[in-house]
Amino acid sequence: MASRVRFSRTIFSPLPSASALIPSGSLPPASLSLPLSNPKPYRRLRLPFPPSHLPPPRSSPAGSASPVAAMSSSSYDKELAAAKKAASLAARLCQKVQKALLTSDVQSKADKSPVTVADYGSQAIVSLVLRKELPSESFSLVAEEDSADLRKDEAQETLKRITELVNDTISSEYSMSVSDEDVLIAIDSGKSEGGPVGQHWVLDPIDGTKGFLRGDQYAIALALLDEGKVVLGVLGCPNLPHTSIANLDRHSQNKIGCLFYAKTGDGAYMQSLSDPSSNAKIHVTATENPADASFFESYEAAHSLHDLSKAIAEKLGVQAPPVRIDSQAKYGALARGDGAIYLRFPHKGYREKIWDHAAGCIVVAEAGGFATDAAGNALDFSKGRYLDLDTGIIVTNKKLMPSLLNAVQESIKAKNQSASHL
Ligand SMILES: Nc1ncnc2c1ncn2[C@@H]1O[C@H](COP(=O)(O)O)[C@@H](OP(=O)(O)O)[C@H]1O
Ligand SMILES: [Mg+2]
Ligand SMILES: [Mg+2]
Ligand SMILES: [Mg+2]
Repeated sequence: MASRVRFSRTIFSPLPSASALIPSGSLPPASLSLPLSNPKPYRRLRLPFPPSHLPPPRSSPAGSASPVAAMSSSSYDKELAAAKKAASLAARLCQKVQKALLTSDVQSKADKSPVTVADYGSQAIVSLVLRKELPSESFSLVAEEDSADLRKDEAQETLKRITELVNDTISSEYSMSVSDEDVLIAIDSGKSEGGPVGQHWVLDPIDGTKGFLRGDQYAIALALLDEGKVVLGVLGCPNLPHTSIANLDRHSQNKIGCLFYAKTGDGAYMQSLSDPSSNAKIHVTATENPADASFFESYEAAHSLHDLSKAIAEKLGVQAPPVRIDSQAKYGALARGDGAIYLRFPHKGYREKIWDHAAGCIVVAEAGGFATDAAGNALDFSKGRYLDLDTGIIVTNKKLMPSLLNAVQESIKAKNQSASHL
C-alpha cells in the first residue's frame, strides 16, 4: 500500500550568518519539494505550511498543573516537575526560532545559524531552569552542546541573539535576566561525563536538528540517571500532533505540541505543550500480529540503514510502509501506540550517544514497551556519554519483541553473508 506523502515548502535561515558554527556536511538540501506524481514507498510526517500552532506563553509553570505528578508520593517528583518546566520553556524558545525560520521570505539560504541559536538557547534554558528549581541538589549535566564555537570573535553576534532569546523566554516564568557569560556557563555545565555513580541529567537540547531545519519533527529530550539507570524522562515534541500520526492524512489539521513524561514505576503520560492540565496516561499498542504493525525509522538515511529495516519488516510480515520521522518523537509516538516498532541501524562505526535515547527509552518502558540492542540486551546508560551496543536499537511491545529479535538477527546474518560474498 503506497501511503500518501505530504508536501510542504521548505525555507531556511533568515538569521545572522555564523558560518563558523556550521558543522561541515550538515547543510540542508536546497529544496525538499517533491513532484506529486512521485509517491514514495514510505510515509513522511510533514506539517501543513505554515504551521498554525505556536501556543501563547503560559502564565503558570509548565509542570505545576499536572495532577499526576502531584498525586504521586514516590521519589523524583520535584525532579520531574523541574524537568517538565525546563523542557517546556526550551520548547517555547525553539518554537520561536522555528517560526522565524519558516515564515521568512528568504528561501534556501544555506545558513544554519538559527539551528545553532536554538540548540544553544535550549541547552542554556534547561540548565538554568534545573539549577533554579533544584537549588539544593548537586548538579551534573551530560548534554550535547558546548560553548567552544560561541566563544570565538565571529560568534559574538550569535551569542547576543541567544542571550536575548533566553531572556525573552525565561522572563515569562522568572524575574531574572542573564548575561552572555551566564549563557556560556549554563551551556558548559553540560560537560559532565555521566557514569554509573550518582545522579546525572542527560540532555539533547534539540534532537532531530535536520527535522527542525525542514520544519518537521524534533524533540527536547531530558532524562535523569541515578546510579546508571534512567529514572525519569521528558520529551518535548513541539510539532507532533496530539492525535495518532497513524491517521495523519485524516487528522492533518489537528493541534500539535506534545510533552511526554515518565518516572520509574509510575507509567508514562502525555500532555499538550500548551495545556498542562490535559495529561493522559499512555500505552504502547497491544498488537501481537506483525501484519497489523507499522514501524518507525529515521527520516535521514544517513542515520539508519533503511534497506536493513525493510528486510526485517518483510521477514516479520509487516505490511505497512515505514513511517519516517526525525528525533525521539518516534519514541513518544510509539509509547502512545501510533506505531508498534522502531528500528534504528546506524552505519558502521557510528557510536550512539546517551542523550539520543535516554528520555525516549523510559517513556516507552513506562508505557509498556522496551528498547534493546540487536542482540536483545537492554540499553546501558551507565557507561558515560556513549552507548556501547551491538549493531542497532530496536523498540517494540513485549509481545512482538521475541519475533522481532528473531527477524533482526536473521536479517543481519543474511546481510553479513551477502557482504562477505562480494
Ligand atoms: N551517522 C549517524 N548515524 C546515526 N545517528 C546519527 C548520525 N549522525 C547523527 N546522528 C544522530 O541522529 C540524531 C537524530 O536522530 P533521528 O535520525 O532519529 O532524527 C542526531 O541527533 P541531533 O539532531 O540531536 O544531532 C544525531 O545525534
Ligand atoms: Mg540527538
Ligand atoms: Mg541535538
Ligand atoms: Mg547534533
